[in-house]
Amino acid sequence: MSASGQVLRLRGVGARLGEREVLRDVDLDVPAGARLGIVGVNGVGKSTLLRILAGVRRPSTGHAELADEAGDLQPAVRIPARARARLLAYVPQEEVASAELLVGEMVALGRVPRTRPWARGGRREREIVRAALEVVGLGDRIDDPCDRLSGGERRRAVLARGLAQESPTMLLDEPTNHLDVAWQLHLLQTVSDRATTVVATIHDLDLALRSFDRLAVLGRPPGVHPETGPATVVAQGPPEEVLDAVLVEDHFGVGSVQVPHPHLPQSHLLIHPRKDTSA
Ligand SMILES: Nc1ncnc2c1ncn2[C@@H]1O[C@H](COP(=O)(O)OP(=O)(O)OP(=O)(O)O)[C@@H](O)[C@H]1O
Repeated sequence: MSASGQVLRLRGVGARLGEREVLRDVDLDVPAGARLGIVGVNGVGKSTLLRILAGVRRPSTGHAELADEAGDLQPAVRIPARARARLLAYVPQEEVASAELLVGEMVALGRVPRTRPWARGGRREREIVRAALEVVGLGDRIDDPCDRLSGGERRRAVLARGLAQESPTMLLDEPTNHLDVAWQLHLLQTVSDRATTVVATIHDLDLALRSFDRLAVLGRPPGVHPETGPATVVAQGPPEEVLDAVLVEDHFGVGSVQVPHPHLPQSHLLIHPRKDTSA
């Protein structure tokens, strides 16, 4: 953690992919201990933003900083990959399961930043891998080939690799994809319990409302092309304030209403088609 309490900081970040300007002028602060959800429509640039935060993509403009082991904010790409992986675990969206790897071997890759080559394969390392797999309900699949897992099981195994990394910050790209409802809740809770700081992209706005203490909405501001223009953070703050009906309609194209849960101290977001105002 830095002296300022920030673990990640973006200032004026832009991203270009090929000919396309995907992000422009993104400012984002992630304080230690935050649970930050990033929401936005398909193709708006959420994965690109997460890669920049993780230091695996260099921004085209601006600065992306990560607090190093001494707590000083540094350009994320300048921190060596192994040191960066001890600071944060990045769990990407989709991964092709390798037929060559066993599930336990794939999860053990999460241990590389923390172990010397001669320590790998040791009993303690195998216990850490097995424990991570047990947390995601796959303890008995440790010796199965990766390509024998279903989509949801593969998602859970990749999350287990992130957990096995034991990094204080976790960056997760759509962690709930392919998961049934019980696993969605269980895994978001598990990650929240184990990592000090969490940043995750998520499509389900209702789940986002309930699962994070802060949300950032990536959207296209007025004045840029509404489908292909560069996106920026158009709102950030407490989920119930951020996901107001006007913002949801403007940036997601649907109507919505927040309603209190009848038995729990939380709100839900009900989504409906937006009213046709053309008549
Ligand atoms: N190599 C590339 N060249 C040009 N455009 C690209 C390239 N890679 C991705 N894009 C485009 O960049 C935009 C942002 O992609 P990104 O994956 O960050 O969006 P996303 O918000 O995570 O999308 P989704 O919700 O669908 O996962 C998309 O419109 C995508 O088509």
